[in-house]
Order: sequence, then structure tokens, then C-alpha cells
Amino acid sequence: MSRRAAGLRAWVSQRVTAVYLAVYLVYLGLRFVGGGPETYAEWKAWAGDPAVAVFAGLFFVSLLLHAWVGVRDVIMDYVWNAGARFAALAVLGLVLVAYGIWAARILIVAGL
Ligand code: HEM
Repeated sequence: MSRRAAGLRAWVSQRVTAVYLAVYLVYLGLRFVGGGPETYAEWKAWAGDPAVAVFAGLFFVSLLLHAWVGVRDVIMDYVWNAGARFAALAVLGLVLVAYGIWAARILIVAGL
């Protein structure tokens, strides 16, 4: 893939994920306005609903992809030393993967 196509793909994925993040946050706001689930059992029932889990899962995937593309671009623009750049990208990748595992665990446990 050319550098131009890669840049365009990053730009598009940054904006597509941003739109999903914003739409999902509006949904969450509307869902909880006037009172959401209160007890643990109510939360678990809500989060364990397959539709909620799928859209929440998509939210976390979008958030992690959005953060990866955005912060990676910032690192590539500002960290010019090859070793420091590699280290920064590795830390970013590991942190995001860790968050992804944590989010997946929450969604899986809620569905059990
Ligand atoms: C629900 C949460 C979020 C929403 C709704 C959101 C929304 C957006 C939007 C609309 C843009 C595009 C701005 C533009 O067109 O110039 C953007 C860019 C960006 N976002 Fe997010 N974002 C969210 C979370 C995050 C997180 C968690 C990170 C990183 C940890 C992040 C990092 C960035 C970066 C680095 C850019 C690029 C800025 C630039 O190119 O100037 N965002 N975000």
C-alpha cells in the first residue's frame, strides 16, 4: 500500500470510529437519563443482554482503534529518534491491548 493510501486509511478510520464513539455516548446518555440500572443484578442483566454487549464491544474496539491511530500519528510526527519511537509505539500498543483484554473480560463476565 502506498504511503498516501495508508495515510488516507488512517484518516478515514479515525473519523469513522469517532462517529461511532459519539453516537454510542449519546445513546448511553439517553439510556441513563432519568435513572439507569441501580442494583448489581440490574446492571448485570443490562450488560448481559447480547445486543448491549455487541454494541458495547464495538464501542471498545472503536475506542482502542481510534486511540491507536490517533496517538500513533502523534508519536510518528513528534518522536523522531527511531529507538524512542519504537519504545513509545510498543508501550502504546501494550497499554491498548491490556485495556482491550480488560474490556472483553468485563463483557464476558457480564454475559455469564
Ligand atoms: C468517546 C471518546 C472519543 C470521541 C467521541 C473522540 C472524537 C474524536 C474526533 C471527532 C476527532 C477528529 C478531530 C478532527 O477531525 O480533527 C478525534 C481525533 C483524535 N482523537 Fe479522539 N475521540 C475520543 C476518544 C479518544 C481517545 C481515548 C484518544 C486517545 C487516547 C483519542 C485521541 C485522538 C487523537 C490523537 C486524534 C487526532 C487529533 C488530530 O489529528 O489533530 N480520542 N477524536
